[in-house]
Amino acid sequence: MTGSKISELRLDHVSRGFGEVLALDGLDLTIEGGEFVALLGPSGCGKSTALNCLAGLLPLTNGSITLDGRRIDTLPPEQRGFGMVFQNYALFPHMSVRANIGFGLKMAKVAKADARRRVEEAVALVQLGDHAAKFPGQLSGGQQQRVAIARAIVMEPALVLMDEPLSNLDAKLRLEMRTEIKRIHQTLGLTTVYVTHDQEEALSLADRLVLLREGKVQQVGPPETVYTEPANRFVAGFMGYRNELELPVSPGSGTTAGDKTVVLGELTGTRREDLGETAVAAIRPEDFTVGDGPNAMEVDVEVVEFQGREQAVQARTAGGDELHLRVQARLAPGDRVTVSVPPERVLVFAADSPAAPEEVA
Ligand SMILES: Nc1ncnc2c1ncn2[C@@H]1O[C@H](COP(=O)(O)OP(=O)(O)OP(=O)(O)O)[C@@H](O)[C@H]1O
Repeated sequence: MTGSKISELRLDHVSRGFGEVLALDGLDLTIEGGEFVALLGPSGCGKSTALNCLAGLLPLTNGSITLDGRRIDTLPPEQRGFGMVFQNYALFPHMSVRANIGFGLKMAKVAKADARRRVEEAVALVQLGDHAAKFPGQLSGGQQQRVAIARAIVMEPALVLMDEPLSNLDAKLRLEMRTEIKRIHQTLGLTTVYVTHDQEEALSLADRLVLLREGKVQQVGPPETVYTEPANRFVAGFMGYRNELELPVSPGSGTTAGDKTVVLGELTGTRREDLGETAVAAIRPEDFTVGDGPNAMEVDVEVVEFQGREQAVQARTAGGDELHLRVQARLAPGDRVTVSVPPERVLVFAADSPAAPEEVA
């Protein structure tokens, strides 16, 4: 079994409005055959809209989609030849695992012997050999999700679309299925577009990430680039720059915290002269160290969580800002300690630039 090979899927200025709301605003994206692309962003950013436009479940308001040079956005879903795996996998409860997986082949009138062989291959690929005769109600959530994946890939689709396929699973299963999805993608040489709001999932699975905010692309790039060089404050928040300190911009270089002048990191997406009187310094919890050093600040430890080799610490600066730290030093609530962070680990953004929603930052 292989995925049908495609060379290029192109989205040109794809837009979709709902009344006043522009859910997707001019998405330009070229996906190459064999790529795993993740659409990432907070609730309401337009991820599902983009996927539904690709699937043919939503007509475009503007723009076009072409597959290997052929325009497909005017085709109904069944003529696009895409496989779909959704959060609610909606298996047929009265059919066995085998029958669920083979249903699409039956509808497509694939010859019986061929269909049987393909179903068995798909069953083996998702490792459901021992459960193939069971009904969905007799399976765990993870096993049901495997059936949904097998049902999609047995059709040898040109493109597999996945919309938050793991969000109904518990944490351990989610990790297992994540590896499973990657393995299947690689084994079959599939082209996959995957929607998630979970940055870790996107970073670990995708060859390329597309960060969306309010229907607009914020950054497109390989996980490493987006992670190390977020294009703006919103992307930084999504990529683990959980701490934001609003600081006055000093006349010299850098910004000022309290009575200490700190030379703060790299300006991203903003020119220094556009910063105004205050700027936002964004810092990852793991980039702080306990002890004196560059950008030292005194903090009061409030909450400590044990996380194996490290501790996740919530602390407060003298100025009242909440800080999240991930440190190896053993701290306890009530401790007053000095923490520091190297300037090159700090990103500086204009204070009025849009931030990531708090629940993801
Ligand atoms: N059928 C619809 N009618 C009206 N507005 C809609 C409809 N579908 C989506 N929207 C709006 O379009 C925007 C994008 O929605 P979309 O479902 O694509 O977001 P999302 O990123 O997938 O969010 P979630 O992670 O919550 O599913 C939102 O503001 C949403 O309210």
